[in-house]
This record gives sequence, structure tokens and C-alpha cells, in this order.
Amino acid sequence: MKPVIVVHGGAGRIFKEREEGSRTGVVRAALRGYGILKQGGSALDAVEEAVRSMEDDPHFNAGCGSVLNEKGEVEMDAIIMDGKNLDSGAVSAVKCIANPIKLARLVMEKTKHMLLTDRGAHLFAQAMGIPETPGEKLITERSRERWRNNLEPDSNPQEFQKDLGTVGAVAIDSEGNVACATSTGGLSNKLTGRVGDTACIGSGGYADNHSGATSTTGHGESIMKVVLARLILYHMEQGMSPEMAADTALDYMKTRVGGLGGVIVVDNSGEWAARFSTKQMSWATVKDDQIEICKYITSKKFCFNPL
Ligand SMILES: COC(=O)C[C@H](N)C(=O)O
Repeated sequence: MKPVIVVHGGAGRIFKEREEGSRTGVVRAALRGYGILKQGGSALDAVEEAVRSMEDDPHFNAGCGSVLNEKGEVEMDAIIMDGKNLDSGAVSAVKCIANPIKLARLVMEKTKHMLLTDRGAHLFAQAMGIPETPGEKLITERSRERWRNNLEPDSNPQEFQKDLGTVGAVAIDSEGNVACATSTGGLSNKLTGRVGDTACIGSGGYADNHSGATSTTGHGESIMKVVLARLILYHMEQGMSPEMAADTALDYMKTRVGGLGGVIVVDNSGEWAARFSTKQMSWATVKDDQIEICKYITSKKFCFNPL
């Protein structure tokens, strides 16, 4: 099987000043993940590495650069899933950790559970020897400014899309195993303790070798209502291509609950798609040693925009 990786850096508006950084960030992440796949590494390692590289990049709303909650604090959600055995691990509302995706993977591999939240996740991180990163180090000037200007949470399913930047990756490795990973700071000025789609299995991501893997981004409450990631795989199980399944599910989310978002998908034959109903989504993919990246324009080839 020829390995493939697809990454996204969030659906929504991408403001001019973040365009270049966001594009460079998704390219770097895709190449890092693909490097692992090329050396015979697993899809799981590849998606973790790709997401970790975007968590470390302040241009994205994950890890360093996360948006802030109503109190001006970082609270992050992340999920990782292994399509071989349907194992998954997630964390929600975690604060002083540089790489929530790493912690999610440890939840998957070192506990009998699938999701740890807030204080419990923090205690688990300590027990695993993960160093504490002061919250201040995760906060950028951009996220602080956004917090100051945004007294209300970005809760409108259509209006939420002001330059966020959740990150995610899906991959298939040379053995035909698929995996997904997603990480986010969530919605700006959200209520303390709000857990979004990203930490929820089937919403923020899903991976199953029998069909494929998907990672989602967009209005979290809408994504959770339609269980977007699992819905896409369901459509693929019924015979749709990744692109058709993604468009059908995004269209359903828009018409049924008025929510917008974006998804990346890879199926178990290596066919992939990056689709969105928001104005933009940054993404990059590497297949056959060729990289393809988003163009920040609305073209038929690169995106689905029903607006
Ligand atoms: C682009 O914004 C996001 O993806 C936010 C994320 N889905 C959440 O609601 O937590």
C-alpha cells in the first residue's frame, strides 16, 4: 500500500495576516507525517507527529496559539484513533500541556479509558512525566486580542468562523492501517468547561480500517449533533467516494442544523478528500511523494462551498 497523509489547519475564514503562516504550517506538518510513513512508520505515528507540529506552531488554534475561554484561559481538546483495532484516546479541557495529542495517545495506550478531562487529565499527565507548560506560554498576542474583542462566545453555527485554526491529520500506512488525530483550543470565549466535538469520538474524528479515517473542524456543537466523522464513514460504507461522502455529510450538517465545517478523509485504498462548507480551510496532502496544498480560493476542484 502506498502511504498517504492529509492534514488540515482549520475550517473558517483565514485572515490575510495568517495565510502564509497557516499554509507553511500545514505543508510542514504533512511532510513530517509523510516522512514517518515513507520510512515504514505507522499511520498512528504519522498523524500524531503532524498534529504535534501544528500544536507547536502559534499560527494554529491548538497547543500554543489556542483561543481563550471566557476567563481568558486556554482549555484544549484532542483525540487520536487507530483504525486497526478502533482504540482511541482523548483529552478535554486540558490547560498546561504543550501537546494535548501526545496526552490523548497516552490515554489510549496507558489506560483502560478513552477520555480524560480537566483535573484528571492533568494528574494523568503528571503521572506520565509530561512537563507542565505554564498557561501563559500557550497564549499568543493574537488569541489575547481576540479574547478582549470577543465578549460573547463564537457560538453562532455560521458566524463562528472567524479565523480559528483547529488542526487535524488522517493517514494510511504501507500496511494499510488508517489513523486520525485532531487537536483544538475550541471556540473563542467559550464557557469554562465547554467540551467540543474534537474530544468526542465520531465527531472530531474516527478511524476504521474497514472504511477509512476522517478528522473534522468547524462549529463543534453542529458537528456533535450530526456526529460528522462517523457519518462520513457511514456514507463510505454505503459505497460513496471520500469526496462524495464528505460533501453529503457537510451538506446534511448545513441543511439540518445550520452548521458549517470542513473535513479531511482518506479511505482504505488511499483515495483522499479535503472538503469544506466554510469560506476556507487550509489543508495539505502528500501521496506518491507529491504534495498538494490548498489554494485559498473557492474553486470547484478544491472545495465544496454551498453558500
Ligand atoms: C475551526 O474551529 C474549530 O474547528 C473549533 C472546534 N471544532 C470546536 O468547536 O471546538
